[in-house]
Amino acid sequence: MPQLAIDKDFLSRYAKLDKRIQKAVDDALHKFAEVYYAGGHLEKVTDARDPRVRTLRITQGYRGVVIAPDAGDSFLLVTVLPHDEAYAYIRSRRFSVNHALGVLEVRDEGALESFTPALEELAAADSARLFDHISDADLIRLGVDAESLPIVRLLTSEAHLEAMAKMLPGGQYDALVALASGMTPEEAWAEVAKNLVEEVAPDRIDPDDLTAAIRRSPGRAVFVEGPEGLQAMLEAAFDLWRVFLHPQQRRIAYRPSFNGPAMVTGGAGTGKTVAAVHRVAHLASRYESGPPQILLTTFTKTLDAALRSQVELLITDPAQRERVDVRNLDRVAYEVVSNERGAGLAFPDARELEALWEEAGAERAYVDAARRGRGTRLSVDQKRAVWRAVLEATERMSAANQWTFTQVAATAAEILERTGDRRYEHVVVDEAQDLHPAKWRLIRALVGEGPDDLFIAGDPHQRIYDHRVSLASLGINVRGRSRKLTVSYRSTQEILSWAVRVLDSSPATGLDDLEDNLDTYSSPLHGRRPAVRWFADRGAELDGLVEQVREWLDDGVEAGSIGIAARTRKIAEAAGERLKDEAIGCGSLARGPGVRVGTMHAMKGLEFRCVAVVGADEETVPRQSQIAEADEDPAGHARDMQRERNLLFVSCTRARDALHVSYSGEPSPFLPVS
Ligand SMILES: Nc1ncnc2c1ncn2[C@@H]1O[C@H](COP(=O)(O)OP(=O)(O)OP(=O)(O)O)[C@@H](O)[C@H]1O
Repeated sequence: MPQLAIDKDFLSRYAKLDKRIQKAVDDALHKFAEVYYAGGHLEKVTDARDPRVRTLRITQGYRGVVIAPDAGDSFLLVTVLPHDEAYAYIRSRRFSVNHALGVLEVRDEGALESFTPALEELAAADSARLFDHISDADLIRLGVDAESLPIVRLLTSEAHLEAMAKMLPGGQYDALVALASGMTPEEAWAEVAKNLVEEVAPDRIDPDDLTAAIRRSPGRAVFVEGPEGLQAMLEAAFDLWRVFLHPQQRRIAYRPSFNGPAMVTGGAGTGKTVAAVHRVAHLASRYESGPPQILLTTFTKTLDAALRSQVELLITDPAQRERVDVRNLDRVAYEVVSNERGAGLAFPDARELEALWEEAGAERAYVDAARRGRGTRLSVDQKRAVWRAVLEATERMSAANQWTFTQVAATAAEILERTGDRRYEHVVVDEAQDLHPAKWRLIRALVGEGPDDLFIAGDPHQRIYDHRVSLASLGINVRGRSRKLTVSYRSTQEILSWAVRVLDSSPATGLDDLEDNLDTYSSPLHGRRPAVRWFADRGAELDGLVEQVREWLDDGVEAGSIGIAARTRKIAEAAGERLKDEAIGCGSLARGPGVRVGTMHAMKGLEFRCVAVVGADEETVPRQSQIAEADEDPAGHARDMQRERNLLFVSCTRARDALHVSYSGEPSPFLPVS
């Protein structure tokens, strides 16, 4: 049965075509799909570098590029280009199967040929070569093939290797970059093995079997299932995450089963949420009917709205979508508790809570105790006073049916444990690093222990609240079932490298109690380095912000793709007011309308093309009132400082293309000094 596969490059180019050409592509593809087994609509190109390449006529001025292998019956739609570019592409590119990884690769042979004389000249002038210390055998073991080897041997600098990023076959280039960065061949192998769709390399690789190679390359090409599959794929062109998963993501999301709780970690933007949503789709595909078996949950209402729309995009079958509940944990907890009580619950606002706290005498007891520093021990008397006051306050709240969300979560967990009411077969949790222990107890109580009970996504480097949880202490054991993603799909390497320096160099402790660092975290995307700008005072800084936002808008960036964050609500509000004064419409970070403005805390989980962080000055970042005194409580101080660093890191890593960081007066000590 003939099969049609689509390359990521094809879909991303399709998404950028104007509507008229897109329509022509749709028609040509549907026609082709009806008859492609006969190869009828494909045209052979006489001077094609790769004899398996054909063109598909879209319009007078556009061509699709297709590989139609002699053996086998798979077709791959590689790209779609204006006529002349398509022919130039075909005259220059050759496709092959990586002999170590078995993945599909393309090399720009024409460009490599033009580049070689310059490399030869440079090599002649320099006796040392970049890979002198690596044997041919090791290079070959890492996938470098006979055609690439002579060119690789000419390289004298990393810069020349980088210049060949788009010419060399992808898997081979990754291996060379790993070696050039100082890794041993074994370490480099571990790095390139991340591109394997199975945990180990295939035993037998047939260099002519493109079908097998396509199947091993889910991040770049995917087979279409039937005419509806083709339609769905074209519709997904604006959300490539629906179709092309990095092999690391696919391995985690579509592993048939985990024998217990599993976890996915990874730096900001590495696609943890995407992996979690695909895991939900995989789990949903197991059920045909019945009440929802899967809960996809997270931290806040705004984030769960984003998750819901991702689930709607990914799971197109309504029956399967019904197997999934997307709700934040506060809502789940509220339903459990209010159901049992047969009545709604009241949540006092901050002012009411403060009054209650004061009436209970807790204020006094807490202030007395707090003077001693948060990490030092309380005297027995102080402990008693605090305890009495807390009891008093909670009793008053309970008498008035008043709750905090943490109390609701704890009570919901108790109810579910008592009644043995396991509501779901599977719970998938996103942004897990910041959940309070009471919420973890609730999660554990929502689902019985067993295979695929929990799937947890989180990044300890993005912990911005004080809830440091050890999953093992809550009876959730992810040992041996934790996987890490390392490739950023969001930010450019320039933004990542800068943002990682905001973090302390010491590793973070993961939910699995193991140390986590960002050593192998990188991005294939490139762009401008972040701009860090000084201003004499806040007024001038906000003028600078207006100028920057105007520049982005003038460059065609949509207002809703610009996010502005500040450490305090006051500075965020001042920024919003200033923009409004200049007739630049703005609204909240999560909902808009217009340019999105808010606090760093509200940036969690969001994403923007351009981000401006304002008020990154010594007085504000870290926020002094949130930091324990170093001499009174050194451990608390270090923890608070780390949390504040994480907060700045989270804000900066929301940016896809551009990052602008500004301060007035003295800079925040967290800003990297370049
Ligand atoms: N396989 C993929 N193909 C294309 N885009 C992807 C892929 N995986 C993730 N992305 C995109 O990368 C961005 C970041 O993904 P995602 O939100 O899943 O990352 P994350 O690890 O959860 O990030 P954070 O921890 O910062 O919240 C999103 O725009 C997402 O659509």
